[in-house]
Amino acid sequence: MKQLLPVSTVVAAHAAAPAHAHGRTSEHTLRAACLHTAIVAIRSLHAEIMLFPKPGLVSPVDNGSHADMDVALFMRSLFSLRHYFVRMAQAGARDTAFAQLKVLGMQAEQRMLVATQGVNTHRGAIFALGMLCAAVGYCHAHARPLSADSIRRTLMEQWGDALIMHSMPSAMSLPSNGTRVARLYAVGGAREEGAKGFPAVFEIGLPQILKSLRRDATPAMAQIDALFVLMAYMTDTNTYHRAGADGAQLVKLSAQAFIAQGGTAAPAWQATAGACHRLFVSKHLSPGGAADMLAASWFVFQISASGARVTEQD
Ligand SMILES: CC(C)(COP(=O)(O)OP(=O)(O)OC[C@H]1O[C@@H](n2cnc3c(N)ncnc32)[C@H](O[C@H]2O[C@H](COP(=O)(O)OP(=O)(O)OP(=O)(O)O)[C@@H](O)[C@H]2O)[C@@H]1O)[C@@H](O)C(=O)NCCC(=O)NCCS
Ligand SMILES: Nc1ncnc2[nH]cnc12
Repeated sequence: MKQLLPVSTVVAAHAAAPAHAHGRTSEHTLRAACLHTAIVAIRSLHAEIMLFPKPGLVSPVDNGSHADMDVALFMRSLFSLRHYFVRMAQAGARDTAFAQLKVLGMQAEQRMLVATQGVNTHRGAIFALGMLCAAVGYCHAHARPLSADSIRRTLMEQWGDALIMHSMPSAMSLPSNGTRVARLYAVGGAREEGAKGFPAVFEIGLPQILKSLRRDATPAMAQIDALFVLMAYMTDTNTYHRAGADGAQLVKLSAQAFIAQGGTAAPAWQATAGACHRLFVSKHLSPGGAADMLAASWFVFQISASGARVTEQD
């Protein structure tokens, strides 16, 4: 029989009988919570890809600045990741060391690359959402609150030191577009984001989602606002990789102008966002890192929202 349990019930159950000392029922409950966490991660990535207008990015309307990606490719990539996020939540619940989480992440990258025939659709998301799933899994197992603060604190307490080490790739690390532009332009990127506990998510994307929803924006409008604020204030190595420091600056200034006009609260916001999309496509610009951080922000919002529910197989 299927049962729907509010997350608060799951947490209360663990408070009464901690999962690390669990019997059969709490083991089932924890498994259901990890599955729920993974479903929210997949749904967040799905919501991001379906969103439009997103300047320079792939959406159901067009492929933005990408010749080698479309929505169908992102769907195949997403399908290849369905087990990964469950494994990361479960590994987090078991206090797994970063070295083992990294192995899971690298296996997921390989599966993604097989599914996309070598195109990098979700590399940033595998890292960021994977680590966040691990932190949420830990919170479930240890009856910690599922608030944004608690998720971030857990991430840093459990894996903060290792994430700092990971932000300093060794001579043995494979070169990447991100490390190349980080060196070339002396900027941070996905690795620095991780080392700092994803400030783009917790200090930029999530606060904007909450702010937009408070003024009665729809979920899609709140996500558009968050994407633009992320484009305006984070360092996205993909924009540097695509168009250098000038291109990255153009992304920031365009996004700041959209926000200054009121974001999606402005009557003509769709026309402004559409013009920004055409400009980015003409310059080959794609804020893919901001897109990943948007999905991660939406994930944290969904997990921390009080109405979240899990499905448990009785
Ligand atoms: C920590 C890693 C993510 C690796 O990071 P690194 O910077 O070394 O490597 P990249 O390969 O460049 O991947 C970074 C991805 O993260 C996204 N991103 C960029 N800036 C930020 C940021 N400030 N914060 C968070 N995330 C950010 C970005 O994702 C988007 O870019 C994708 C496309 O990029 P690219 O492949 O460069 O391709 P194109 O633009 O199409 O250009 P060409 O192909 O034509 O050249 C797009 O889809 C977005 O998703 C970057 O992808 C992590 O992977 C890692 O640790 N790697 C080492 C191995 C490992 O340990 N793995 C397991 C970790 S759990
Ligand atoms: N919608 C999108 N388009 C291009 N790159 C992305 N990376 C993550 N989401 C993306």
